Amino acid sequence: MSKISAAFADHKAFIPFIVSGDPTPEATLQNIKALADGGADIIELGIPFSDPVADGPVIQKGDLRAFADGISVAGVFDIVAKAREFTDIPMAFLTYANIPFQYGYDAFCKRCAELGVTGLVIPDLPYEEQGEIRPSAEKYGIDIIELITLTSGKDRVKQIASVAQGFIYVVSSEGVTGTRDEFDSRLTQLLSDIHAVTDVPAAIGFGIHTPDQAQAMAKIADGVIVGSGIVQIVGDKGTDAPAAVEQYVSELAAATH
Ligand SMILES: O=P(O)(O)OC[C@@H](O)[C@@H](O)c1c[nH]c2ccccc12
Repeated sequence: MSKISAAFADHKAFIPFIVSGDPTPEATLQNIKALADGGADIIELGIPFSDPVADGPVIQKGDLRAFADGISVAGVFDIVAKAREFTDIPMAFLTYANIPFQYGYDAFCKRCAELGVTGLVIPDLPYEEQGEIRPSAEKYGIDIIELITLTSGKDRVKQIASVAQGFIYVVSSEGVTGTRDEFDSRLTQLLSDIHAVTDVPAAIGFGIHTPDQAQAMAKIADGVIVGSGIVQIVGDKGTDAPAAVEQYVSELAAATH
């Protein structure tokens, strides 16, 4: 079993997302520590990208803060290397396809493996187009995390589930990332369709930002992903963010577990 899948073994997994380098590498290190101490099971780290098509305004602003401080892909790897001095928590990158493509798939996956970043979520690389990266991912033991949405349809769910690794990222809502107050009632059926065809855990993300929502999602899924709610705190509190992030995440993690 992969390290990412193993994080779902004992209980529902809580998976927070932050943007690497937002607003500085040092702040990200402190926020990674806050996420781990707050009870995260897997940390999803965003690699800032100039054209993040799936991201809403809150995360886009996080990317811009990181770019303003001069973040680069090498800088992101550096942050993780430093984080590995204090935590062995499972990690995955959220990256747009151009980043590993430019870096070179093999070199990128190799570096990820060296740093214990054993999962990749690549929202603009549907599984039909993963042929080029998969051999490198496999070689270095990196899970390619597939996304399933409400519009996927049963056949596609089956197809995607058959190649899924690590966990399946169930996108709760149409549109871009960002907090939401209502969720589609078809999610329960989608999760049971997924559970009917695979043992790979399925985690829900997009829109979730309160403990009550996390608890409700954890009833139907194997894990809960929260991004914008955390990135908003990082944006609002600056250098005071770590304590607030840890407090927020501990409430979400407790509700999920
Ligand atoms: O921000 P939200 O609504 O809590 O959604 C999770 C999300 O931030 C994180 O998983 C993510 C950030 N950027 C993405 C792009 C595509 C898919 C997922 C993501």
